[in-house]
Amino acid sequence: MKLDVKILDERMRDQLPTYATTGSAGLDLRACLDEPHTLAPGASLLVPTGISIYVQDPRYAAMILPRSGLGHKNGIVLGNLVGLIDADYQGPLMVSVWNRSQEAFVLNPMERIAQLVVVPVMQVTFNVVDTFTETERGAGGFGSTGSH
Ligand SMILES: O=c1ccn([C@H]2C[C@H](O)[C@@H](COP(=O)(O)OP(=O)(O)OP(=O)(O)O)O2)c(=O)[nH]1
Ligand SMILES: [Mg+2]
Repeated sequence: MKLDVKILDERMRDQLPTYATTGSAGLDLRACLDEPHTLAPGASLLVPTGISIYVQDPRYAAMILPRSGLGHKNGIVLGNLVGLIDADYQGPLMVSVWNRSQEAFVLNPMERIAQLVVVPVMQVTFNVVDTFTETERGAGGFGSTGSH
């Protein structure tokens, strides 16, 4: 599927996000910073990715997810945990970078900081009912099936 993209930072023109391997689900997003930024423990920063995307079709959305290496090894995740990009959003694509670790982290310009995944979405309307058709689970949740 072709996704409309606008280049907001010229450095992105020759390095648009790509799938690292044929089976990759995510497109790595870069930190379009002008200089290195030190993120103190617990601090977060809204980082521009240098592009905007327009998904357009409401049957899809894009999600911004952490990169597992940065998240696990360095505690660099997202301030909003997951970023959801609406199909009708046309503004700059931003990443809330959160240092959840206890050490400072230096974010370098053009470093790959998160990943974008395009996903199918189903928009629903509500059908108001008094009872649901019975299921085996019913209202059980939050560990109701045990842990073994
Ligand atoms: O990590 C993110 C999350 C969101 N957005 C943009 C795209 C998204 O479509 C828009 C709104 O996001 P969301 O609906 O999650 O935020 P909100 O706080 O509900 O804002 P709004 O009232 O504008 O919907 O912000 C980003 O650029 N990066
Ligand atoms: Mg919203």
